[in-house]
Amino acid sequence: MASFKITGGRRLQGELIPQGAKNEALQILCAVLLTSEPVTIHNIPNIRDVNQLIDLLGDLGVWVTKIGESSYRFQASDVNLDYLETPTFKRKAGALRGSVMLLGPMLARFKKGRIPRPGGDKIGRRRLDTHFLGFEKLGAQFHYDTNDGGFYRVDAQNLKGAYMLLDEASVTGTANVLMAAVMAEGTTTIYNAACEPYLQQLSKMLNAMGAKISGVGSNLLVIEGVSELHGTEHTMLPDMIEIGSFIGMAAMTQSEVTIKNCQIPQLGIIPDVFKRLGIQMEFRGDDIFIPAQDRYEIETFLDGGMMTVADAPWPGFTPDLLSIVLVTTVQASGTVLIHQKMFESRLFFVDKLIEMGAQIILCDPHRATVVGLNRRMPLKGIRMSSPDIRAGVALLIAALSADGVSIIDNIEQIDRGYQNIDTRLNAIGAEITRV
Ligand SMILES: CC(=O)N[C@H]1[C@@H](OP(=O)(O)OP(=O)(O)OC[C@H]2O[C@@H](n3ccc(=O)[nH]c3=O)[C@H](O)[C@@H]2O)O[C@H](CO)[C@@H](O)[C@@H]1O
Ligand SMILES: C=C(OP(=O)(O)O)C(=O)O
Repeated sequence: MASFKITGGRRLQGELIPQGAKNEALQILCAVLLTSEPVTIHNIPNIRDVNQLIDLLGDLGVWVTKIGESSYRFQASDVNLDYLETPTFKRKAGALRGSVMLLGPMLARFKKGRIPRPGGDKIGRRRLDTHFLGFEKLGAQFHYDTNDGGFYRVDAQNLKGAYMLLDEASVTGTANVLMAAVMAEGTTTIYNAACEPYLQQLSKMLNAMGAKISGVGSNLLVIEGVSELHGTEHTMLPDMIEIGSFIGMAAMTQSEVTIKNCQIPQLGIIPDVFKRLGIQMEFRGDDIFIPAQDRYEIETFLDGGMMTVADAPWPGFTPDLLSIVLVTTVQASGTVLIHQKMFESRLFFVDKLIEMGAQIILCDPHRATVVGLNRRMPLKGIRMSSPDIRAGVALLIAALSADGVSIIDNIEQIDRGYQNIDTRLNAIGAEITRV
């Protein structure tokens, strides 16, 4: 288990270039299985989850060629279906969440999909009903084997288009059902579809491969099935969660940071949420400039009521940034209620922030009230462990702002989604050592 040693209190200054989006990459990489032709993908982040998925594709028989710093060519012309039944597949696919999206493309192209219970953050119950109910609507048979920690099987000789109202707007569930539907016979309508930029990007890529998807960006997708898909070239968006993390980090550490090439129109409500915390930012072309700020004041609602930041499916505020918002408000002026509606175990990391000196009341597993310190005193460095990817970065932000030295253990959680975060932050003045 690796750790970060952080000497806090350093102000950062300089430019940060966001990596390609983790959650988009996981969808896009699975989609390469939908064609036997080459698919070239650019701006692939060099992070643990993505590298594990690329490794898995290679094991499945996909030709993987690295053609540039963050560009790869994939060709799924000789897929080895027997691999799906091996213990190695069960072990490797069970290590990350994104592997679940191999099911849809496998079902569409090879009539069968297999997956162990996927990994990913332990942030509460993470059910897969939406995925399998959707596959069943398309005519697939579903089987769940409870042995060996759980193994899911789906089979379908002939997928047929159908109307479906998803039981919830699941991000990976929508991607999975969409990829299964693109080559189904006839028309599929997916209502209550998730529509995060990840899905918009996936739909754009599938259409470039010859799929016929309309309604992209909305919660109603209509898919005319086609008989086959072709190769294409695709470039990943910058990671909006990393951009949000950098905004929070700049504010907490009183740093002047420019985040380059953010594709600002794709960030939805994210910049506004940080602005309502009192954080100044300037859009300079496609860059976001955050000036060094000693003080930032959380707004109240228009009627004077206390600010609440809550998550919601897109275009609402992404749950993946709530831990970052929470830590950012620790040194703000004012009070905020953080309401994590989607996951029930994502706020428990606040105990570490409280130990560092933050004023937080954990009201229940879903809600925490933060009373900002307004810089009356700095946080103090402690030893802590990273429970999940976003809490891990929230703790890193706290440690960077704190007095003294902090140790964060279990940083594999952070490496899952943030590319060389220590090196990139050290380049602009942080003091982080990997130990
Ligand atoms: C690899 C990947 O892409 N992971 C992301 C994906 O996970 P993932 O696709 O696994 O998450 P889902 O969208 O399925 O659901 C997330 C959670 O929210 C709940 N839920 C979902 C929709 C809804 O309308 N109401 C509701 O309560 C679900 O029950 C679940 O507990 O989306 C999550 C929600 O944005 C993000 O946190 C994850 O980073
Ligand atoms: C929860 C997340 O990831 P995963 O779904 O891969 O666990 C995340 O990216 O914040």
